[in-house]
Amino acid sequence: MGLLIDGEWSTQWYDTKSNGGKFKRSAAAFRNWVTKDGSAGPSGEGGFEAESGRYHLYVSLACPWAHRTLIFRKLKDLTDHIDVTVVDAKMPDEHGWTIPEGADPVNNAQTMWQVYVAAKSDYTGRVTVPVLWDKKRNTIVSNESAEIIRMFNSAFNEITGNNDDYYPEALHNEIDEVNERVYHTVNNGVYKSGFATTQEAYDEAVTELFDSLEWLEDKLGKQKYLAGDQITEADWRLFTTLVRFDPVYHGHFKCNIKRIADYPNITRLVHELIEVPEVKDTINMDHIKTHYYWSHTSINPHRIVPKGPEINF
Ligand SMILES: N[C@@H](CCC(=O)N[C@@H](CS)C(=O)NCC(=O)O)C(=O)O
Repeated sequence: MGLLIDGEWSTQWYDTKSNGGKFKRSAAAFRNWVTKDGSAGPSGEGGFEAESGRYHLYVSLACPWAHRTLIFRKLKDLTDHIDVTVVDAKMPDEHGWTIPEGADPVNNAQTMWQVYVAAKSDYTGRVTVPVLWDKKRNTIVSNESAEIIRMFNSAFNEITGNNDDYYPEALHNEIDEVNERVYHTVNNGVYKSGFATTQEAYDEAVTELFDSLEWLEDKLGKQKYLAGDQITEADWRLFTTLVRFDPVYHGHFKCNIKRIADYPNITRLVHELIEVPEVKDTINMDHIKTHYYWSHTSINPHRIVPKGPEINF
């Protein structure tokens, strides 16, 4: 684990000491938006117009945040318009996310930190995936998955002819409300549990996480999807955490009060979403298990990747 300081890679673990043992996720640094006509989005600057072939996505198949963007790329028929670089499953402390030989035709980078430095030579901060890169302006548009999926949801509609809407106006309130709780206590909740370095911080995170899973189980007993009777962004944002839960978070991050398999309604949702065309192809269990168990040596010092559990997606 490490980060960039003034454009130089520095190996260090998350600082939880100054925080009572709690893991605190830092905010993403690049917050521009691709829009239909290049006008500025809700944050950042304008000048990023939707165009076929102009943007490039860097992802890890292990990462739940990057996984969202890969799903939206498929759902919204963007595969012919936005190409992808997939980083190695293993993320060594010495240089963080690693790019396999020949996998980056855009920046020809060997590590993700080189991509960040190519965008901003004195960048200070974490080097995370996903990253949406603009080949025209040679910079990072965004490294915030929640915003990248919103861009994919609508900015390229005229290019693809795909008008499916996973953030429909009429459901904004429901979606925002679910996202807010799911983000803090589930998507990020598993990390807060796993990276906690005091008993209290872990207890608090894991309790909140399972309270939210009970809440979701109850909700999904009354309605088909998280915002009602249609699949929305809220379902996809939860989904990428759910598919990693039993194989990784349950053991590696000590989120083990129950398994997802013990919640029938949540399990029903996972199975339904997996059957959406092309979604199954975005799940790579080998990358998922190898990444977490191998890369987090402060949690799993011998880097042993467990064989199980058997999962029948
Ligand atoms: N806010 C970001 C978070 C992305 C993120 O934290 N990605 C993880 C991988 S799952 C990462 O790259 N971590 C490396 C690090 O923190 O150094 C988003 O949702 O896009």
